[in-house]
Amino acid sequence: MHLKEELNQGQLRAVTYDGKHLLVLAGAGTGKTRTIIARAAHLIASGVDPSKIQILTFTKKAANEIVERVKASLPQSNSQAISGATFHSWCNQLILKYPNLFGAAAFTVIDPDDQLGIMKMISGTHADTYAKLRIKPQQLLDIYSYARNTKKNLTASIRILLFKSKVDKDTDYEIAAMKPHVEVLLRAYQQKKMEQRYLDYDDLLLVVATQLKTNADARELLAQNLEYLLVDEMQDTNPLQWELLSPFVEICKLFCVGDDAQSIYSFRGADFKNVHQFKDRVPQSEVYKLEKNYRSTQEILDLSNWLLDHATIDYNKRLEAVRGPGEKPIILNVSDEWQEANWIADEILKNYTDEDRNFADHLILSRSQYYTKSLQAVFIRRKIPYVTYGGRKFLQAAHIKDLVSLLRIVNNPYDEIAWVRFLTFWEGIGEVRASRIMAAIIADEGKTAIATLLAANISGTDGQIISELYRAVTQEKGKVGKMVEISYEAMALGLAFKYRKDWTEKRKADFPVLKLLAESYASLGEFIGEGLLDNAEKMNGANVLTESKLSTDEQKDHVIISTIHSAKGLEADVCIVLNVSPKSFPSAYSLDDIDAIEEDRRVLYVALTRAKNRLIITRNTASISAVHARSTPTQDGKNTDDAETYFLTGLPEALVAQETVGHQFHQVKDAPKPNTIDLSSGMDFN
Ligand SMILES: Nc1ncnc2c1ncn2[C@@H]1O[C@H](COP(=O)(O)OP(=O)(O)OP(=O)(O)O)[C@@H](O)[C@H]1O
Repeated sequence: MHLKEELNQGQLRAVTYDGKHLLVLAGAGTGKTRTIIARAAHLIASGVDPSKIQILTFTKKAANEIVERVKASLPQSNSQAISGATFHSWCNQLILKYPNLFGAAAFTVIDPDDQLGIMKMISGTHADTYAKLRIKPQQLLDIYSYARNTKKNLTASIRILLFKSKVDKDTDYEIAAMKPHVEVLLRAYQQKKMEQRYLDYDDLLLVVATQLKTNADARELLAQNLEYLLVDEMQDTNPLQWELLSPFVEICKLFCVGDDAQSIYSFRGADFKNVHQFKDRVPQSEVYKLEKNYRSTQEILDLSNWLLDHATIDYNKRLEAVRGPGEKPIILNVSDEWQEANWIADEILKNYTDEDRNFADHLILSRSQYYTKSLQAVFIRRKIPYVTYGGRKFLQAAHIKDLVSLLRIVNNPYDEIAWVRFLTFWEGIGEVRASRIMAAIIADEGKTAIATLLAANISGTDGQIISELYRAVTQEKGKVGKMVEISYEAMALGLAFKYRKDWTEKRKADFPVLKLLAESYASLGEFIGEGLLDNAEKMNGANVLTESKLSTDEQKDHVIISTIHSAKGLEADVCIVLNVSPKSFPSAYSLDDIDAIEEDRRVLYVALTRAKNRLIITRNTASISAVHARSTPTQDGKNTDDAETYFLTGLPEALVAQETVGHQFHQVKDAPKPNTIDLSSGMDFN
């Protein structure tokens, strides 16, 4: 097996381990993925039946990738039988495979949308109880799922999810008052699931875990069909997943890999102590470490090590680069998102043309996709092909599509998809009515002005508004930014209502960006065509929407814009981590919670360690100046200095190179006391 020749001693020792259970606890880029792949390949090459090996990962993508790489490394055709899955899909498969054993033969699996539907129904049938709570059905489901995944009781789960873990008399009182009502609704939800024979996603794990825990025959049966369980990202397993894994300690051999410093899912109940306590919990087990990093240059690791050294948790890690030295990481100080976006676009285009790098050599990481909308707008404009991981592409968001549907019909009155979307946006127009209106307009074959037809075919004031809007937008043909502005003004109320859940926090701010993007196009056709809004639906939602001309020639070369949470396991030559500014690292929401601060630190650690050769960290100069200028008193009167919690405070200058875009970044030094001003100066009344 040639894979083995590509392993270092530590990796090889893990891959060929012949004891019972093993945890490989290792830092970023030390070859954990490579090790798990090689372990599977080694087992198959040593004669283990591939169908008796199960790989468990956190995403389907990771499962497919690992399985494909195992298959590719083996000549044997029997490696095809090896299986990789997420915890949920694996449990689903087990339930289907052993319908009697798990007692769920006639059950149907329901997804989160169905769950919400049921919970809404229950809120309706228990209206009196529900009215006593001021929480949404989704929050009830979140509490239910959190409690089951973390094995915390209902009171604790309510406290954590609804009261930010606060412990004081008032909070205790409020929780005690609401808990009985929450309990009634959750019990009703459980009963409904039983009556209707539904399994929600968490049930899949629980059904399997409970049966295996309590039933020795069940364990015996499974043991006949499973020899090895290989678990990736062990640090992100939560107590429920641990409960599922526990019976397998007896059933088969566990081979787990993980990195406690990359545990970033505690909001889903992940508990990286699962890896810290592995040896105590699993008899006949060993823990091996891997310390050599193959991904990054030493400068990138020095910065990552420095970050971890300042944690309150001892990760006992010091990454050492096998590859030796390289470039210093760059901190890029910018004044706003547009400046940041344009600098990044310049950098990528320079690397593409002058340095022979591909677009795909660039990975851009952000805490949220929401933050990247200006960047996406600049990429579209400057024809840099990209894909997004974790979160939607900016122009694919439903609220943007609603508005753009009007521009599409102005551009092409025969665009049926756009017609239906635009017409059904208005209250009281359903799909049937929309089709009728559209048919009337198309049948007219352009003889009558569309605005007139809209007024004639839609009754009441809505007809007038829609017709007027259409007329106003059409009159601005050629001024695309203005068209967006007019559409937004007319549709804002409807949009705010339709997306009331997260309108102010999330969606509203996208429209000024859309307008700016639109302003940079000379014609509507170009905007629609190049923003590639056309045909998006027809292509099965494939990524045609924002991929500009450079990527349409069948090429797969594109920049990846990813949330950090979706970037686990990824690596890239050039890695750009966005907005590592105060109040973002750590997040303003984490400041009063030490665990949350440490989780944010690990999030940044994951981001930094994705880079192979060039690491660029951007940050906002205004927020840095603000931090230096003041100390913020917290509500309880304590004086927390933002500068103290900000992760990059105290960073030794030698570890990075600094660059500033636009005006110079310097700390503003104001006079110690306010001076008086004279508003009568400069005026001569003669
Ligand atoms: N023995 C080795 N020789 C050469 N390259 C290696 C070796 N082991 C790993 N690598 C390379 O190092 C990089 C990181 O490996 P891998 O992705 O397996 O690490 P990881 O521990 O899973 O990383 P992370 O947890 O940070 O995602 C990859 O490019 C991989 O090909």
